[in-house]
Amino acid sequence: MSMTLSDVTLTYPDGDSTVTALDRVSLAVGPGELHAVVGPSGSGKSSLLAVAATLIRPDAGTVRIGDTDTRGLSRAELARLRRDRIGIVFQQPNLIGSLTAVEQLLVTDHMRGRRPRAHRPAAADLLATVGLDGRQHRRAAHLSGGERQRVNIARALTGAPEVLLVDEPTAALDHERGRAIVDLIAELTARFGLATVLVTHDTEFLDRADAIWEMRDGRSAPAGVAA
Ligand SMILES: Nc1ncnc2c1ncn2[C@@H]1O[C@H](COP(=O)(O)OP(=O)(O)OP(=O)(O)O)[C@@H](O)[C@H]1O
Repeated sequence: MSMTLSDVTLTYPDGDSTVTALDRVSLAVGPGELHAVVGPSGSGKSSLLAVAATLIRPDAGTVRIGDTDTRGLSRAELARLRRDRIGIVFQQPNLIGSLTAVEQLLVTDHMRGRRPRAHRPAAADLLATVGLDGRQHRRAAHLSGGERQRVNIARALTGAPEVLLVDEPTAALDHERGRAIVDLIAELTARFGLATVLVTHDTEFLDRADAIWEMRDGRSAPAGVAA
């Protein structure tokens, strides 16, 4: 499945005027593709992710998840779409230290009111897929930063989403662990046919991206395709 942003504009109120965070941004991410979004602080990267995640409605333009145009959807329909079709990896894993890796995933499923579905990988298998085989029953407090980020990624995949949105996953990691996390995201994108958008400051990992977009003052421009 795919994700498409077409001519998306987003403004925030700012005193008596407004700030244009996204200025006619267009982005089309196909299944199995990893698109990286780079750009200086304040250029609109987080806003782009929030709009793609359907957490914020844009002032203009369309956000499509697969064939679904999200413009006409109610808040309840958007919440369902997010739960069932979009995985979000926030910068900070925000795990509960006293719960094991498997329990983190089960709690997420429970809180989202998901019923077991046959096609959904079991929590333990998903954790093995992200490289945590043998660590599934370790408490989050006893996992390293890189391992916690892997749990974070597995948690985003529990609903078998079509779209994966990732915000600065390497920010708190050293070079080697950061590289391993970006490699993992690229592998998962290909393996599950995800349409993935990765916001990153770390331009050194961009070789894993199928396309690179540079944000500047709310505008997006193709910055090339990685070799
Ligand atoms: N809630 C808000 N209210 C008002 N202005 C906002 C709000 N959120 C973001 N902005 C403004 O919108 C613009 C884009 O911000 P955004 O957070 O999307 O950029 P960013 O590229 O993600 O920055 P960073 O790399 O620092 O996280 C900036 O000018 C910012 O000040």
